[in-house]
Amino acid sequence: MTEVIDGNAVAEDVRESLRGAIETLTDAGHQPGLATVLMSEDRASATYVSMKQRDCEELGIQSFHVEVDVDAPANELYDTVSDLNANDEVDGILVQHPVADHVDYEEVVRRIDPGKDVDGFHPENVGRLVRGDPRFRPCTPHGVQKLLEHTGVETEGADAVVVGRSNIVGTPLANLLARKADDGNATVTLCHSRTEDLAAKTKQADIVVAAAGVPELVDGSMLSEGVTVVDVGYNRVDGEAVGDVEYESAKEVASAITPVPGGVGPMTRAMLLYNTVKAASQRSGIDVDLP
Ligand SMILES: NC(=O)C1=CN([C@@H]2O[C@H](COP(=O)(O)OP(=O)(O)OC[C@H]3O[C@@H](n4cnc5c(N)ncnc54)[C@H](OP(=O)(O)O)[C@@H]3O)[C@@H](O)[C@H]2O)C=CC1
Ligand SMILES: Nc1nc(=O)c2c([nH]1)NC[C@@H]1CN(c3ccc(C(=O)N[C@@H](CCC(=O)O)C(=O)O)cc3)C=[N+]21
Repeated sequence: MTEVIDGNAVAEDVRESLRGAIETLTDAGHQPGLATVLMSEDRASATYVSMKQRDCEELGIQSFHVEVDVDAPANELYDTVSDLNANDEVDGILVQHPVADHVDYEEVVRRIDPGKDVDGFHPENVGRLVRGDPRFRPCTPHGVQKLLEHTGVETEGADAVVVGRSNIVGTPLANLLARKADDGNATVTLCHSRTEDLAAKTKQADIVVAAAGVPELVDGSMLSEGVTVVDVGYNRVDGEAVGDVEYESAKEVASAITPVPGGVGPMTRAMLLYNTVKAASQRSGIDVDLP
């Protein structure tokens, strides 16, 4: 039987396990705070951001939200980031990607205080991760790791194929899976749009993670019996959420698979809360137990 990995349930576990730490920090006078920044007219982005705010509210994390007009000059977004960097109540800053076309997202990320960079996108934090001393693991890759751990999928010695090499998902995930660590030690192949024969790569994998943004790119014929399939893709097709994996055919061969929705998405949000609590602990110097 194929196990359908329940991302909502694992995310709920993560949230519950953060409650104690949030209480400790709050009682000590440092309630964790997360700021979200939106500079986009995209409806989906607005929805994600409001879900993140709701998550905070539910757990007793203070949330701040700033909207920057899409037509505003880049400086307005930079100033917003500076203000949030200086705001002592703000432990974490997330600037929702993408931002307006005329703004360089990389420059925005460089301006975020690395100690508040709960996305884990700042070059200093990327460097630390690659050097084997992560401060904030990027939320989606971290969520994927948690799902694998929860499902009892051993990464050590496994052949893992990551499809997609973005800075947000594929590249950091490949790094984490390849790290010399209990939740790493995989042999990782990082595939992208110039990969010659994607099916040949995915066929030899024990773990396939699809993060290409191409609806149903990976199907059952490209997989081997017993593979674990993690679908990061979140694409709107005729108003429906569709992953990067053709779920029905992949499920036929997989031993475990994540659905869309209800797989990686909720984990991304849960790990954002985790990073926010971690930031609050680091900034306040108050030690807490983190899952
Ligand atoms: N559930 C969640 O929490 C999240 C979901 N997502 C979703 O994950 C998906 C990926 O997002 P993101 O990483 O930001 O996407 P990007 O568009 O930034 O990157 C896509 C990557 O996939 C590669 N790619 C594109 N087409 C193919 C192909 N035909 N074969 C192999 N590789 C290909 C690209 O290659 P190249 O580098 O050569 O261009 C690129 O490396 C999207 O559907 C997004 O919505 C993203 C973040 C969080
Ligand atoms: N700076 C930045 N950080 C991000 O982490 C970031 C970003 N920008 N830009 C966009 C992507 C996308 N992303 C998702 C988060 C949650 C769900 C999610 O919760 N999905 C639910 C359902 C959502 C729904 O109901 O529509 C699910 O899959 O079950 C999806 C996608 C974070 N991203």
